[in-house]
Amino acid sequence: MTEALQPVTKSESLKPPHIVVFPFPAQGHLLPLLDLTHQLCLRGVNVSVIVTPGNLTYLSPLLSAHPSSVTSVVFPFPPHPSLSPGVENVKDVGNSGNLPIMASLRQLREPIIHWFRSHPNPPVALISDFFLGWTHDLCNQIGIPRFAFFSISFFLVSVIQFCFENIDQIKSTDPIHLLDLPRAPIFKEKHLPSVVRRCLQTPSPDLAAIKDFSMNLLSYGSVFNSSECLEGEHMEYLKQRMVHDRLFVIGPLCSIGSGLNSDSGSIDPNLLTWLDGSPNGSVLYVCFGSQKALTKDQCDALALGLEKSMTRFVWVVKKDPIPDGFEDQVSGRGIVVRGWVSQLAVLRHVAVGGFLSHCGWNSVLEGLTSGAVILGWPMEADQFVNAKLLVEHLGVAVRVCEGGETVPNPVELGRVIAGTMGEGGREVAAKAEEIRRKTEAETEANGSSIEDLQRLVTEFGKL
Ligand SMILES: O=c1ccn([C@@H]2O[C@H](COP(=O)(O)OP(=O)(O)O[C@H]3O[C@H](CO)[C@@H](O)[C@H](O)[C@H]3O)[C@@H](O)[C@H]2O)c(=O)[nH]1
Repeated sequence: MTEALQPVTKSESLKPPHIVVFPFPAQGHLLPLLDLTHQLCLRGVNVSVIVTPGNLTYLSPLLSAHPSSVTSVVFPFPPHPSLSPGVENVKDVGNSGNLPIMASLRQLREPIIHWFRSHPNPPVALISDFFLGWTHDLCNQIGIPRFAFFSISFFLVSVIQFCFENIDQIKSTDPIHLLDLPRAPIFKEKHLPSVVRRCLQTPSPDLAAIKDFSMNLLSYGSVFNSSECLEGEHMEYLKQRMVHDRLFVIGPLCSIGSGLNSDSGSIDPNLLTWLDGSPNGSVLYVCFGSQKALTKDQCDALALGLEKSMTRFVWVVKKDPIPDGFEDQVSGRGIVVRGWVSQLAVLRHVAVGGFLSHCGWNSVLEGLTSGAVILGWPMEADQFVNAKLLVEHLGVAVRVCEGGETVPNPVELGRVIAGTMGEGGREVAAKAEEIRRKTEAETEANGSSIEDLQRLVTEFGKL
């Protein structure tokens, strides 16, 4: 017996698509994916966000902005022998937390399947971080498409992909020539992305890591928080290597209107008053992302360098040991903030003209879209690759130091800071301003990023 087809009612056909978002719990990954989620909700998508209890707090702005279209799906954090109880975010332990947290989250596979199968209106698609490559298989199992979210550059993905495809060849050389890539870049082994270095340093390649990464490019679609004007060549290079044409270049996400984090009202009132009283473009903002704390020697050198530069500055520190008496010595000219600031809001303040940064990809995008000149000190992970893009390809930054353990020469550091924040930085500041204008155009109403965002929403509507 055949069932009579029920006509689709108007309200059913207009039902907003429901998707599930699975961020990786590191601020550099989580925050941009929540930004993307916010933009999707603004365009009528309903979203369930997978999270563990210790990370629920980071969803608050999103939940407040979209009380009826965002739902948190909270799973207990699966324990791992090398993580202390309570650690659920890389921010709590630093870069070494990536691998154990990745391993822990893999154990959520069965609970997610169970949640999906018992949901009255299951999601039509998953967007998950590129550190969660295993969700490609999960999606195959439950029969929905997976979109990989890249909180990193096209250039970085090209470098990793090339290295993994040529792992035996690059194992025996240093420096490494990536001849296949646009501009044929050369990297010292110690400046390759951490994920590649880990594979090179083990006696046999870490096949699990390689497989996990390659799952990303096999997924149904890819979303990049990047931009054609920053790295069009690498975007084209990767497009040729993707098995599909569902590439959505939606960036810089931090510049897309009505964002979650750009409001200067989120700056601490004391800091805001101080910034308001500083001349335009005079302040150097110093922050090395959400994970890295400097050693005592590094702090001493940086403090002395800042002192010698005679530049106004805001230095955001975590557990970094700031030298005794430093804050009094620089009182009025510099401020040390302990903990967390709303970085984007600070960078957007008219008083900020420079950004001493580790070149994490989000910091890069936030700095560039604010028109700040970046003074790069790449330390680990993708940061050397990003610094090469900024300094050598785009000419919008200067390198002030290199390496996670390196102690800079304070005199030289002070000289470069003073020069770059002054007359000597004019050329690079003009290029930074040109890039700021280009990224702004991409994120305006008819810009390519907004078109791709709308294309993604349309794609969900078709599933
Ligand atoms: O006081 C702070 C410190 C950080 N942030 C924000 O935290 C994010 C930090 O991200 P990022 O600049 O990318 O640095 P990490 O936290 O170090 O991010 C990791 O993840 C990134 C994305 O994969 C990589 O590019 C980095 O190298 C890697 O260290 C940015 O959005 C910042 O605005 C704040 O808002 N306030």
